[in-house]
Order: sequence, then structure tokens, then C-alpha cells
Amino acid sequence: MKYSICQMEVIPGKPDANREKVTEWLEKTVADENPDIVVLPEMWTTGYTLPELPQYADIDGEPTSTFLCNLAKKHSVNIIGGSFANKKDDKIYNSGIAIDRSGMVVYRYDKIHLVPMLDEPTYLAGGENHADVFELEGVKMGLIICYDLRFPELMRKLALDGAQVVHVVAEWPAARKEHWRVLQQARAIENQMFIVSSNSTGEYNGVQYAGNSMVIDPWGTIQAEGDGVSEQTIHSTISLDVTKKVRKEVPVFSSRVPEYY
Ligand SMILES: NC(=O)CCC(=O)C(=O)O
Repeated sequence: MKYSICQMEVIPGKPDANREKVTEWLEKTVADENPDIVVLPEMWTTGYTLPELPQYADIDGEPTSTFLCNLAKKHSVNIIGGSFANKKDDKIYNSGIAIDRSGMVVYRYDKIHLVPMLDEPTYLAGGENHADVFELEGVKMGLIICYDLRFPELMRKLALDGAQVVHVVAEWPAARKEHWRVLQQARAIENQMFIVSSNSTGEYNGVQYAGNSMVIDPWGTIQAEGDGVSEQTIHSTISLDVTKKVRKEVPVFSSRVPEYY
């Protein structure tokens, strides 16, 4: 499966301009690379313009969901649509979405863990949903959002449910870049799965974002990585045979003794 990751510099508080940017990016990426799956970062329609989100947020997933479905269908490409601010019943959620190449939504997820360091709990509501696996191209996958990465029990749940790839969509600050890199490698190694992440770059309100979007294999090897400063596209092809090989060599799942912990 061939991935193209959008390491995007989000234009703060300009959803239409960001959707236009994604339209142009996808057109070029599909023409140049013809990927099977593309990945967008967290909160890519607005950035972390939290106090202004009541003005900029989608309502019940629109218009961003339909926008992404149309793009997926037009280009026949699977889209891990990052996340966007989304108003539902007067609360605003940080909502992720995955869409298949026919333009059907296969997964929606509201970020469960809100990040205190960016003041998210003041402005957003935490998702009251279960993180589940979904399928694209016949492969079981997961999608988590940024701060969720710090909760290993969430990723383990997805692994136990059969996920072979987990996507991490993020606006992770450069101040904690080493946590971003090491935690992704740890999650890949302990769960023997691929991690594919899209992080934004650029700066807003005094926060610099880390970039360093990554593709990590189930052995923990970094297959591809963006730099820490520029908007760019990261391409990488993953082979799921690696998962079988790693799980045979180090049979973590059959060694678990969950009744003791
Ligand atoms: N957008 C986020 O969830 C950032 C998470 C973060 O800054 C951290 O975990 O550190």
C-alpha cells in the first residue's frame, strides 16, 4: 500500500483556504505518485484557533466530510482525513474521519483525550465514543488524534481488535518533538504494527509545530520521516508481510498474561 502524507502548514482560521490548499495538494500528489492512501493532519481546516472555533467549526461534519468524500471519489484514493473542529449539539469536538476510494465514510471518531497544554479542554468536548478498527483495501486499521498517542492502552485495544496500521493525525508542538518521535516508535514496537502519522508544521500563537510526520514499521524502523521545518509530502510504501514476520520472531501477543495485570 502506497502512502502519501500531507505535512501541512495550516492557515489559521481560514477553512475555505485550507480546503483549497488540500484540493491542490491532492491533485498534484495523485498525478505525481498515484498513492493508495493519503493522510492529513489534525485540525487542518482551522488550526488551533480555539476561541474562534464557534465561528469556524463545521456543523455535524459539514462541509468538510462531503468535501473529502468528493475528493476521494474524484481521485479514487482512500483518505485518512485528519481531524477538524466540528460542532454537534452546541459542543465542539475534534473529529477525525476516514473515507474509502468510492467516497464512502468508513470511520468517524471524536478525539477522546483533550490536551491541557494547548487548553483544549476549555474550548472542546472530549469524544464519548469507542476507538474502533475500520477497513481500507481489506486491511484493518485505526485512527487516533495527537495527544491520544500518550495512552498506550488505546493503541493496544486497537491492536487486539486486529489493526495492522494505526494512523496518528497531529498538531504536535516542536517543544515536545522527542516525545512525538519516541512514543510513535514505542507504540509500533510494542504492538508490532505500522504507525503512519501526519503532523503539521509552521507556527501559530507562539506554538511551533514539529513536523516529522513518520512511517514506522512493526519492528520500529523508521521507513520515512518529514523534516521539522517545512511543508512537504512524505511518500512510503508499506508491506504487511513485515507484520507477520515480526510477530513470528517476537511473539508478544501469544506471550501476554492479561489475567495478571
Ligand atoms: N494537539 C495535541 O493533541 C498535542 C499533544 C501534545 O502537545 C502532547 O501530547 O505533548
